[in-house]
Amino acid sequence: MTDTIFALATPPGRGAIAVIRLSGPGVDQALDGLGAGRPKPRLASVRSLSRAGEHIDHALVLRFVSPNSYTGEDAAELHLHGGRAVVEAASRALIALGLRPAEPGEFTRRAFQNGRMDLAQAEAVADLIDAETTAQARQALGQLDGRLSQTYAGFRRDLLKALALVEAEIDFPDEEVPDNLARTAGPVLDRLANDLRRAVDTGRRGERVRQGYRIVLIGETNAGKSSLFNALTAREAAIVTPIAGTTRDVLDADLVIGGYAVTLSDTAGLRDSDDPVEAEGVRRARARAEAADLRLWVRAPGDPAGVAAAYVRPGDLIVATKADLAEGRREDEAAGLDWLAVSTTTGQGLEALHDWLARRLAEDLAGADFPAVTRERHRLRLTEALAAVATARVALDQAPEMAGEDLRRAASALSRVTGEIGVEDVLGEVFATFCIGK
Ligand SMILES: Nc1nc2c(c(=O)[nH]1)N(C=O)[C@@H](CNc1ccc(C(=O)N[C@@H](CCC(=O)O)C(=O)O)cc1)CN2
Ligand SMILES: Nc1nc2c(ncn2[C@@H]2O[C@H](COP(=O)(O)OP(=O)(O)OP(=O)(O)O)[C@@H](O)[C@H]2O)c(=O)[nH]1
Ligand SMILES: [Mg+2]
Repeated sequence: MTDTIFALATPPGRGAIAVIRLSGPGVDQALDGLGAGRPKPRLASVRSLSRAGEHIDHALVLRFVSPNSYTGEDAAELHLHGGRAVVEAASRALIALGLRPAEPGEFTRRAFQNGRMDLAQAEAVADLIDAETTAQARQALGQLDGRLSQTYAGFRRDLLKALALVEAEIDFPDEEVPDNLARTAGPVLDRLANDLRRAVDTGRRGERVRQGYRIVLIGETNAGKSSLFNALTAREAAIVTPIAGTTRDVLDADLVIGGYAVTLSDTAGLRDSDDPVEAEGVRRARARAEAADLRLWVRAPGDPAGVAAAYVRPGDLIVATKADLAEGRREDEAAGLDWLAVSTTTGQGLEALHDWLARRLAEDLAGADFPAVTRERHRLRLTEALAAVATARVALDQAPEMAGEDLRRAASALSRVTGEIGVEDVLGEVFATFCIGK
C-alpha cells in the first residue's frame, strides 16, 4: 500500500499564499477529515478547513482524481493563507489524519514511477526549478517537453532495427551472412554511431549551461586580476594592493553574462615562491586554469610573456590591463590570441570585454539544432553505448554472432538514461537534489 504524502510546495515563511500538496490513495479521506468534502475535480473550490473542532483556514482546495494528476495518484492542493501558524496547523492535522511528510522529490518520483514522465524529464523538473538564467530555463523546458527523451528514443529505435537484422541473419545462417549483414545493418550502425558521437559532443555544452561556464583570470602578480575581478562582478570582493602576491586563495563569483551562467575565478599571480602559502595558491591557480572553459590572460604593461603563456590555449583572450598607463600601446601578438585593452581605473574597455565574453558564450553554448545532453550521467551512458556500437560494427564483418550481444549492451546503456531499466541505482542520485514538495 502506498503512503499518502504531503508537503509545503511554496517557500517556507510568511507569504500571501502557501500551497500544501497531497498525493496518494488517502487523499479523499484526508479532505473529509479536514471538513473539505469532495470538491469537483480540477475546479478551484473555497472550503473552510478544520480539525477536531479547531478552525484552520478558509482555503482554496483543488482536487485531482487518479490518474489525472501530476503524480498520477489521487492528489489535492490546499491553497492557504501564507502564514507560519496556518501551515503549521494544517500540517499537524494532516499528520493526525495519517499522512506522512514527503521526501525531497517524492511527488516527481511518483510521477515517474506511474509513467507520467521518464527520468530525463524528471531531471528537467529539478533543473527548471533551479534555473536562474534564461538559457538554463530554455534548456530545462526543452528537456521537460521530451525533446531529449525523443532523441534517445530515436537512438534506441535504430539500435533495435540493427539488432533485428542481426538476429534474423543468425537464425537463418548461410555462407553469405557476413556480407549481407554488413550491407543491411552496417549503414544503420554507421548513422547511429554518428548521432551518438554528436550527442556526446553536446554534453559539455549542456552541462556548462546548467552548471555555469568557467572563466579563470590568470597572469603575473600585480597584473590587475583582482581589480578586473571586482570590476566584472561589480563588488569589492577581492583584496587589491600594490603588493605583488596579494591573492592566494581562488575566489569564485557567479555571474550572468548574455543570459548564460558563468563562474568567474580570481587566482594567485603565477610565480615561483618559497612561501608555502603562496606556492599552494599558485598550484591551485594552475589547476583552475587547466579545468576552465576559457582563460583570460591578464597582462599589465611590461609583463613578460612569462608563465601564463604555458596555460593559455587557442581561443583564449589576452586582457591588456592598466591601459590608462600605456596609451596607444601595441600589444604583442603573443600566442596569436585575441586581445583587448582595459583599465579598471578609467573603465575603458570594460564594455568591450563584456561584449566579447557574451559573444564567446553564445558561440560555445547556443545550438538549437540538437537538444543538449545536460548531465554527466547521460554523457557517460551515451559514451558506453557509442563504444558498444563501434564494437558491433567491427563484429558485423568478422563475427556477426557477437554483434547481437554488443547491440544489446548499447540498448541497455541507453535505457538507463531514460530510466526504463536499471532504475534503482540512479533513483536516489536523481531525486536527492530535489526540493521538498516537488
Ligand atoms: N498549482 C499548481 N501549479 C503548478 C503545478 C502544480 O502541480 N500545481 N505544476 C506541477 O509541477 C506545474 C504544472 N504542471 C502540471 C502537470 C500536470 C498536471 C496534471 O494534473 N495533469 C493531469 C491532467 C491533465 C489535464 O487534465 O489537462 C494529467 O496529465 O493527467 C498538473 C500540473 C506548474 N504549476
Ligand atoms: N593605473 C592602474 N592601476 C591598476 C589598474 N588595475 C590594477 N591596478 C593597480 O595594480 C595593483 C595590483 O592590482 P591587483 O588587482 O591587486 O593585481 P593582481 O593581479 O590581483 O595581483 P596579485 O593578486 O598579487 O597577483 C594595484 O595597486 C591596483 O590598484 C588599472 O587599470 N590602472
Ligand atoms: Mg589579486
